[in-house]
Amino acid sequence: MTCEIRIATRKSALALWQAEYVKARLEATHAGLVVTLVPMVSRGDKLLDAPLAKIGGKGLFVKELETALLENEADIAVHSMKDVPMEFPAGLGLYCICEREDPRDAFVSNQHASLAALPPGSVIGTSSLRRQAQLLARRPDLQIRFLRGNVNTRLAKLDAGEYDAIILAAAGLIRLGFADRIRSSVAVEDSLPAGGQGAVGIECRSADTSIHALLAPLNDPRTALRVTAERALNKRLNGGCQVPIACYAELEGDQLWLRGLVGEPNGSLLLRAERRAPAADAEALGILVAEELLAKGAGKILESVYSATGAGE
Ligand SMILES: NCc1[nH]cc(CCC(=O)O)c1CC(=O)O
Repeated sequence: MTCEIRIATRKSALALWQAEYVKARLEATHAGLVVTLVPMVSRGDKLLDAPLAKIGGKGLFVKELETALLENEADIAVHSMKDVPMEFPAGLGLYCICEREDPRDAFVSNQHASLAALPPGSVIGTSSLRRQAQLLARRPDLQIRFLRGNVNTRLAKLDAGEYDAIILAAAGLIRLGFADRIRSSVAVEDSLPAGGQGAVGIECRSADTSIHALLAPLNDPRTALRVTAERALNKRLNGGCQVPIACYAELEGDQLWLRGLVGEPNGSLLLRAERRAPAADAEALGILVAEELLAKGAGKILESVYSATGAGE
């Protein structure tokens, strides 16, 4: 019987919150289980000011944690699902997806109440091409300015007056106790979220069946179905969080409703597709919606983005 679980985690406030959350849930669920945190610095964290694509692209934050799992320095890694690459190294896999927090993007500003209330020419902070494309499609007058760093850093940059407003995932703000900084939640119709946004997932060694059993009670099957459809779409489009791809699945009874979007980063074109299917067909649904986007010309947009230097959420 496994009586200790070591969690590999980044040291950012959000990563630590997520690791502590999983630790607390595991210890509350399994009497006698001891869960410890193994904090580590990822290359992405060391190079927070450089554009992500220049320092190794997607998965940068995840790789160090995976190495710790493969070298048996830790047993599980807790991830924000929107940052998790579509493929796992041999011997590792995703064994649990926890209940989703608010999946929406949040509008944060010290002067303005909402996107609609922003004066023409306002400066918005985001480094996500997904957010940028959707913002500029609605408000071509806005100026988008590069903004990276962890949640606390981004809020500090806003407060220093570098931006009129910034867009962040609501989930990160809520988890870190900054819900009161959200001036308005952006409807998914106005900013379709990134695949997996707001969901926390747990990766571990595929052979560790006793750990899989301990994680099972933390899995939220409804969130897992939604995120499975979203990830299948991203995978078919070869997407990560550095590309202007959005997707969002909702459950309507036992039906999944998946909406997908690929946009020109300058907002001049947003391609959309959506479809419903039985929840059991989550993966096939993601592929279908992705292929509809490709049929509408998404490939051309994505190719030109991949060949340029990247940004990231
Ligand atoms: N890429 C950074 C990242 N990864 C997960 C979150 C927020 C929480 C979540 O989506 O689970 C954020 C910050 C943001 O986009 O504002």
